[in-house]
This record gives sequence, C-alpha cells and structure tokens, in this order.
Amino acid sequence: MERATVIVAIDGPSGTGKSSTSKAVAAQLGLSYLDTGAQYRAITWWMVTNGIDIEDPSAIAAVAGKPEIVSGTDPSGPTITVDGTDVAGPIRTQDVTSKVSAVSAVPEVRARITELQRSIASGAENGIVVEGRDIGTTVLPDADLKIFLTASPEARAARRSGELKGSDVQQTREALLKRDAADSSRKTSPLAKADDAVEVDTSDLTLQQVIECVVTLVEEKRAGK
Ligand SMILES: Nc1ncnc2c1ncn2[C@@H]1O[C@H](COP(=O)(O)OP(=O)(O)O)[C@@H](O)[C@H]1O
Ligand SMILES: Nc1ccn([C@H]2C[C@H](O)[C@@H](COP(=O)(O)OP(=O)(O)O)O2)c(=O)n1
Repeated sequence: MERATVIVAIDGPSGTGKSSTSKAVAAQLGLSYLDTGAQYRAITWWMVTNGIDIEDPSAIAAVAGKPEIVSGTDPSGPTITVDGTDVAGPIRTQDVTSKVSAVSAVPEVRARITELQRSIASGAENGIVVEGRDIGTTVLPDADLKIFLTASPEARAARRSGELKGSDVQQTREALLKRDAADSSRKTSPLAKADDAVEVDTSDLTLQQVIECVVTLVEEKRAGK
C-alpha cells in the first residue's frame, strides 16, 4: 500500500525530549527531521559573531535577512550551516543559549525562519518531524499529528545537567525556567500547546517509551488516512 506523506509537529519546553524523540521517530519511520531550535540558535550565533546588540530589537530586525541558514534534515546526521560554515558546535554554547530567547522574540527573525521552515517541510518527500516551540500553533497548523511534550522542571534540569559536564542542577533549573518564561510570554508566536495537540508528560517515562508512544500515534494517524 502506498503511504501518504505525514507531517508531525513536536513542541514543548527545553529538556522535555523533543530532539531525541523527534530524531528517533523520524529515523524509525523514514521521515526527514528538522530542529527549529537549531535555526534560532544559528541566527543568534550570527548576531553575536557580527557584534549586533542583542538588547536592541530594531538592530536585530534590520539584519535578520542577512545570514543564510541551511539545515540538513537526515535524522541520522542533521546538520546546520550559516553562510556555508558548520555551526553545530558553536550554537550550543552557554553564550548563545542565554541570548537565543531575545533574538527569537524579534518578529522579523521569526518571519524569516518560519518561511524557511515551511519551505523545508513542503519539500520533504516522505514527510517530516519538525520540533520546536510554535510548530503546531503557527508554522504548520495543518500538521497531521501534533505532540506537546512536558516534564517537571526537576526532570528537565537533571537531564540537561547530565549533558553539560560539571554543571549545577539548581542553576540549570533556574536558567531553564527563565528561558521558558521568556519564550512563553513573547508577543509573536510564543511557546504554546495547540488546541489539537496530544500532551505527553515525559517526567516518568523512559526515552524509549516516549518514542514508542509517538510512533504509535503516527501509525494510527496513517491508518486512519
Ligand atoms: N524520557 C526521557 N527520560 C530520560 N532522559 C531523557 C528523556 N528524553 C530525553 N532525555 C534526555 O534528556 C536530554 C534532553 O533531551 P532533548 O531531546 O535534547 O530535549 P529537548 O529537545 O526537548 O530540549 C538528552 O540528554 C536526552 O537524552
Ligand atoms: N520553534 C522555535 C524553536 C526554538 N525557539 C527558540 C526559543 C528556545 O529557547 C531557543 C532554543 O531552542 P532549542 O530547541 O534549541 O532549545 P533546547 O535545546 O531545547 O534548550 O530557540 C523558538 O523561538 N521557536
């Protein structure tokens, strides 16, 4: 039986398991994968590298169209470049992490990146899993399946500090909550659960359980198509 293209939107705050779940689900089902947080991190990295004042939204807006951001969507090896430079490492520094919410709140930045995301999604032949903060609400409101991942701040902080060697769990927790508050309260396309999204609390689930849950939901959607 020929399979229809499927578009899956996975949203939620930091450390809920979006990236690891999305990559595994995409790999298992033969779909493309897009990490939209990496795109916002990439444009933030470009702003920092080019000395743009992060406190000044109009300065950010004026140059938002300049960097060329390219995302590779193979779930077994996703890539991200800015003007041809591989920035997969530099976009994960604490400096970029602390500035990304301010840059991604600027409407001109969101318009630019949203357009890029829609064009990548519409070009994905077998379908795609797109993860972020506003995919189900704004970027792909017609997605076939929308998932909203949550987890307690304690679980999320423990996961994140497990990744960053030597980091303090309490400090990580505070930084996460600060970023959630900024991302949820911005005017343009805030972090939010779409009305028709399925909410999955991952606090007490293993990554494998979350992956199985999402794969089952995709298969059910496909069967019902
Ligand atoms: N259900 C889970 N249980 C335990 N650890 C998890 C779970 N889901 C993800 N992780 C781990 O938590 C960390 C953050 O996950 P990630 O997928 O990057 O989250 P997000 O993309 O939402 O920020 C990773 O180290 C990942 O392996
Ligand atoms: N669709 C999206 C994705 C990310 N962002 C912004 C807000 C987030 O704090 C940053 C970084 O996202 P990312 O998914 O990389 O964050 P974590 O790695 O989960 O901590 O980008 C956004 O505004 N909209």
